[in-house]
Amino acid sequence: MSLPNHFELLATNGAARTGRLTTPHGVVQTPAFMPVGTAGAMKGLHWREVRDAGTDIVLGNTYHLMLRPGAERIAALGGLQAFTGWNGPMLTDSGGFQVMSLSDLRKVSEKAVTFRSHIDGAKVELSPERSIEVQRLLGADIAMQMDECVRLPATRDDIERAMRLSLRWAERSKRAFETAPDGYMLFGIVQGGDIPEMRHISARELVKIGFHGYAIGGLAVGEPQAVMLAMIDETAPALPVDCPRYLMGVGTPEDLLEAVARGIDMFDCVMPTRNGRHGMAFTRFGQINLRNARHADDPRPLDEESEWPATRDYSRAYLHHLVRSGETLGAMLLSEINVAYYQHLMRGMREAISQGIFADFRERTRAGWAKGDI
Ligand SMILES: CNc1nc2c(CCNC[C@]34C[C@H]5C[C@H](C[C@H](C5)C3)C4)c3nc(N)[nH]c(=O)c3cc2[nH]1
Repeated sequence: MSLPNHFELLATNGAARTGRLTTPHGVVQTPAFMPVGTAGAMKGLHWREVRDAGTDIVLGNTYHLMLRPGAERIAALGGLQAFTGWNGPMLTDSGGFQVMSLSDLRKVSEKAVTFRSHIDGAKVELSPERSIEVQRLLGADIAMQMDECVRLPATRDDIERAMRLSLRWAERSKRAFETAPDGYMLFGIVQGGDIPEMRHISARELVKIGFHGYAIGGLAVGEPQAVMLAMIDETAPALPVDCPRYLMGVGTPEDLLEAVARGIDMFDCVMPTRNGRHGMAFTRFGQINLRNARHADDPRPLDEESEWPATRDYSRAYLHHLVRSGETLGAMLLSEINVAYYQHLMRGMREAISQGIFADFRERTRAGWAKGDI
């Protein structure tokens, strides 16, 4: 059965949608990109810049924060918003994905995932109940069910096993979430790998359980983009039209454009900040690697028409120098430049959908990337 809805669809244009998601800490305009705070802070970015770049909602990091400084401690300090100083909406993942990708000493059982902390080696058990408790202690506006995501390629048996385990964990996550105050949301996560039938079963059973929103998980785990897009085509139509859809861990600007075109509303990805730390800039002309020697004497800014000061005011030569010299300012500037570009793209998509010209926006945006960096 469906849960009270905090999502308002404002306009649709083909399969693309724009809407507003109301959370206890504020409103999120969709399609939305959620930058990632790692151990509770945005690497190289102040929250002011994150907000000024057009960010409505950020991701907290359940796995890291529950290990250090601990969920109970953050709750005692007033929750994630008070602890970090980001006073807007926050979404936290359930932690399961990271356990699978970060700690090698882990075991998955019906009850929970157990692993060794990468900080002090202590044995940690993360069950659906504990994951929900941790996310509630952190005070996230949107929590995610505990699930098991398999990397691709994977066997049909493994994909089906993990999908059905995730459905049982979805039930348990929802029961554990029942006591959350009104307005706080829990999203289910569709699994099913690259098998359409498994995707349909997962989506259908999750909707029967009933969540505030639905994530499409199990993608951006090594499959080609075409497979990812095909799985969105299989899954999105099976989800309630009036609930938010969140594609986890995605992606490049092109991924975002193509996924919004297929009905996705929310995204998270480490690329803007992580690639920024490695000298990559995302722009209207595509990606520019500022480590490349060709920028050493280039006095031009990345994009003189950008509304973001750092993209307009710093020369490529200076950014190249900072990156080559390993200056922290280089990582900071490129992280904010990239988050600002992602939010510029999301705002452009929201406006295009509202005006009914998303197809035209998509063509013009792709042409800009194809032109490349002149
Ligand atoms: C990249 N591809 C990808 N990601 C995925 C994630 C993590 C989303 N980001 C959260 C996260 C992960 C890390 C890095 C930051 C902060 C914090 C730790 C939370 C984002 C996923 N998370 C869950 N629970 N389930 C998935 O199927 C899944 C699939 C993904 N495919």
